[in-house]
Amino acid sequence: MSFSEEPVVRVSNASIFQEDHTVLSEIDFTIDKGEFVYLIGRTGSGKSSLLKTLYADLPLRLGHAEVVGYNVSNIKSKEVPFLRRKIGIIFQDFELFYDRSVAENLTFVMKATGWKDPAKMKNRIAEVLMRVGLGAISAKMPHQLSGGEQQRVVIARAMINEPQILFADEPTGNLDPDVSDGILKLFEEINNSGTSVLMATHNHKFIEKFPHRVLKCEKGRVLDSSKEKFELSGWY
Ligand SMILES: Nc1ncnc2c1ncn2[C@@H]1O[C@H](COP(=O)(O)OP(=O)(O)OP(=O)(O)O)[C@@H](O)[C@H]1O
Repeated sequence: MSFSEEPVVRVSNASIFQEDHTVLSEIDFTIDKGEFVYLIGRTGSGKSSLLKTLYADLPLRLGHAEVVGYNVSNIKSKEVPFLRRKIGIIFQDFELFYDRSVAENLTFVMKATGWKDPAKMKNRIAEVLMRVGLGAISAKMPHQLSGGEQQRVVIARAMINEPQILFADEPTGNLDPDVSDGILKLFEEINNSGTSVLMATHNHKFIEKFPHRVLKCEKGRVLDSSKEKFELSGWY
């Protein structure tokens, strides 16, 4: 069996806790290479907790989860940077360094993930900025960019190391509807070139415009539209 046939994410019989409170239990799903999956559910239903577990920010205390070949159930802290190199993480708050230029923001991540050659770094920065629909903006400071442009820089940063999957937690939460649509289209394009996407969103219009498989956090469980029917409305 070739490695590429392995799911990018495999969660089995997992429970997620915040302190002593069970947020989600009996979680079972896989995400294949190239899949686009929405993660929906009411505020506080556990979307962020699930994503944090998958990118090893919240320890998985019960059950099993494998992400891009890493067993996050018992991942050691020194292995986490290696996992993070194979995934991209995008938040609602852009989390850029506002005292550094776009290029410096991207270079920071590149150096932290082992890039050394300045010429190669410069080329890669131009490449990823082009990929997210931004031109020659490397020298600009984040505050000189619109919210949508800043989020594109964040997506470029997440794409630097050609991740197998993007985990996006409400990536358009701070953006106007038109700008949000552009960001969703960008995720679609990135997904069409083979990168899996798991996106938590409260924007039900996305699911209508670009239908994909849906995972829904509800009453402490994760429902999966590829296995059962459920209401797509009433959660936002
Ligand atoms: N750091 C934390 N410490 C303790 N409890 C937490 C923490 N973070 C989240 N929780 C609790 O865990 C539950 C799930 O929260 P989570 O943030 O995962 O939900 P969510 O579906 O992402 O919500 P939202 O849509 O508002 O972002 C909630 O009851 C929340 O209060």
